[in-house]
Amino acid sequence: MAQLFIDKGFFFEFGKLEKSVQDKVYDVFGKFEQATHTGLHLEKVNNAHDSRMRTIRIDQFWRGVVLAPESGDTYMLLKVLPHDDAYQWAARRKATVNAAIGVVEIRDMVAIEEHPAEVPDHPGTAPLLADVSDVDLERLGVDEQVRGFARTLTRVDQLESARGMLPEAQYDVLLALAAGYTPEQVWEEMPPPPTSIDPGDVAAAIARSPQRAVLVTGPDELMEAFTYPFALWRIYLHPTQERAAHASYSGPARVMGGPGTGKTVVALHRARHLAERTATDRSILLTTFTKTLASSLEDGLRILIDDEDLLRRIDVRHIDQLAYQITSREHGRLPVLKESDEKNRWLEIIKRFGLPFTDAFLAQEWRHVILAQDITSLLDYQRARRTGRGVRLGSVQREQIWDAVTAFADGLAVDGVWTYETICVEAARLLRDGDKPYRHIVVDEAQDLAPWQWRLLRAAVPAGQDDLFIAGDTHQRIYEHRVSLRQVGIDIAGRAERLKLNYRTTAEILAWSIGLLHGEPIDDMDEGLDRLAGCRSAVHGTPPTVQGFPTRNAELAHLASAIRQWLDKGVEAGQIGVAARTSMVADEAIKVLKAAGIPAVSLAKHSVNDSEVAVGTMHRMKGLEFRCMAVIGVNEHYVPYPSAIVSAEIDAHAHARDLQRERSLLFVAATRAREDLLVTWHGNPSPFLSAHSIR
Ligand SMILES: Nc1ncnc2c1ncn2[C@@H]1O[C@H](COP(=O)(O)OP(=O)(O)OP(=O)(O)O)[C@@H](O)[C@H]1O
Repeated sequence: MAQLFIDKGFFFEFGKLEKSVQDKVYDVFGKFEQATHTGLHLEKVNNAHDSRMRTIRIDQFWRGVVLAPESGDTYMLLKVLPHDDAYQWAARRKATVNAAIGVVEIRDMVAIEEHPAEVPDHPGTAPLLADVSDVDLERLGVDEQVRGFARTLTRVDQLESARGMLPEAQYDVLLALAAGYTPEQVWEEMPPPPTSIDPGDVAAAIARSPQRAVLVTGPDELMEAFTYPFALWRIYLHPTQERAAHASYSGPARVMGGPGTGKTVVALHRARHLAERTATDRSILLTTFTKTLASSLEDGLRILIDDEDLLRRIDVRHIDQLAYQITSREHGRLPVLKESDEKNRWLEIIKRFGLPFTDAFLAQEWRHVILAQDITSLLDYQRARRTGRGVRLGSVQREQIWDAVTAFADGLAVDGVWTYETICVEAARLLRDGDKPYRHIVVDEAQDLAPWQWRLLRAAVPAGQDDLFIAGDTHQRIYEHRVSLRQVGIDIAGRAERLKLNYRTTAEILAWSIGLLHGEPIDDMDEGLDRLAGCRSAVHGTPPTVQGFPTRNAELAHLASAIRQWLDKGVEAGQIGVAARTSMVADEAIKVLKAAGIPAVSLAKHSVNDSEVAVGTMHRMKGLEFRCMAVIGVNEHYVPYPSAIVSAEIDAHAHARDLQRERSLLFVAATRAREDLLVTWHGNPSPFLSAHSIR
């Protein structure tokens, strides 16, 4: 039976073809299997570098380029192009089998052969891969022709501009080596090699290249693959993503990595993988920390899985919703205390006991020390370490605080009101000794979950094989919680994968954004430190535009004209995002955009849609991505936002931590951009920028 594979690069191109051409492509390849019986009209290509290259008629104007290995009936669709271009493209290309990992690879023979030897900028400049031996290159699958080419390079940008002509797997190896990875590190990131590789057997190579070639077994599958031409992540996972999504872990495991490295993608694949191995409905929880993020996980899951049986096995809900559901089952409806009511309760307690503390201090001490460490007695509170809380407290003060907190909790109990924290604590208590509602839990955006939420998750699943799978990036922590997973009973014990390849953002935007973080060390939620070292993007574009204006009006006028230019370039309005530190600035931007005739929607009220520019606070940008992104109002008065920062005099430790969180917030907003990033301010720029690159 004929097997049709489709090259992953083609999916992107398919999405850009006109609908009428897409329909014809679907017609031709939907009937491909049938056509192989009646006689396929595959045309040979004159003067081809590879005699296996063929073209197939789509219509009078368009032709598909198909790789048709000499024996057997495995075919691979590589391109659809206008007639002459298709022949030209096919004639220049050659398919080979990667000697290290046995995958199929396509190279542009003419471009590699004609590529001039680079003249170094300065005489004596060291070759790019001077430290890497030919033996290592060969071991990593870099063949003689590509080695010869690589030896002519002196700069990484020369390599990057040759990306389209080199065999993909070999290009990835060269890029990683050029980025400073050792051959051993590169080897570790490569997929496991097959037991034997026949360099002449391209058909076998195609079949073992799931990263590159997707097998479509019939018209339905083809239609399904074409329905989401841009959602390549459904089909192709990087070997590290693949490993994380499909491994068996003897206990809690996690995947870490910088922005855009596909942690959410891995979480979704992991959920599907677990669903395929269990037959019980709602036995897998896929969760995160906000409702919006949970609903985008749900959307992602529906793109990934179309089997309703599998979908039913996965329960997608955000963590507070889960807590509410469990606690309300026991206690009925749970009235939740408003922020202002909570403040009044603390104020009343301060007055009643004549305490020398502010309401904010007590509320924070309750959350970040007492609830965070699950302290239930004065004795334990007296002994508690208050890391990160700065102000030292003696035993008398601790006793006063304990009385205040007890009075607060008693007050809630008497009045029958709850906070989100108490609902969660109660849910964990109910589950600890009761039945566990889930067999597996997958958590996304783990860096922002609070300790009491982790305890709930720990209590919601029996400890053991594949119990908890955690995806997150502490560099993107935008709320206050710092958690040691060990202290909440979750021991990762080395079961971790780190993703390094950014699929979202250009190398320029990524490098600029990483610079914002100032290289400050950050915890890894497991009592160690996390680093973004090695996080890279293979795609290049223009550097971010970073620009100041004398007044707010001038800044917003520039925003409107920049967005107009993006729209004129053909970017859809829904693919443009605008982030500000406060909702007030975001609302002003919406007014200005609307006045300029640009449709804009507030993310505080609605979700992202195709036809309006999405405007919201930096917090609301978490989990989203846009082709073009503007981050506005990045000036000294807003970023960092003064009321979010404890002063250094009051608490130096908390001050440093708050600053880091504000940096992370700007980092999150900037890394939502796929192609273009504009960062603006009026007056004086944010101190995060002055130390950074302002062009
Ligand atoms: N294997 C892949 N192939 C193609 N695209 C991918 C792949 N993995 C991820 N992507 C794309 O990269 C982008 C970022 O993925 P994702 O949102 O999963 O990253 P993330 O690490 O969770 O990001 P962040 O931490 O910034 O929210 C998405 O557009 C996703 O579709």
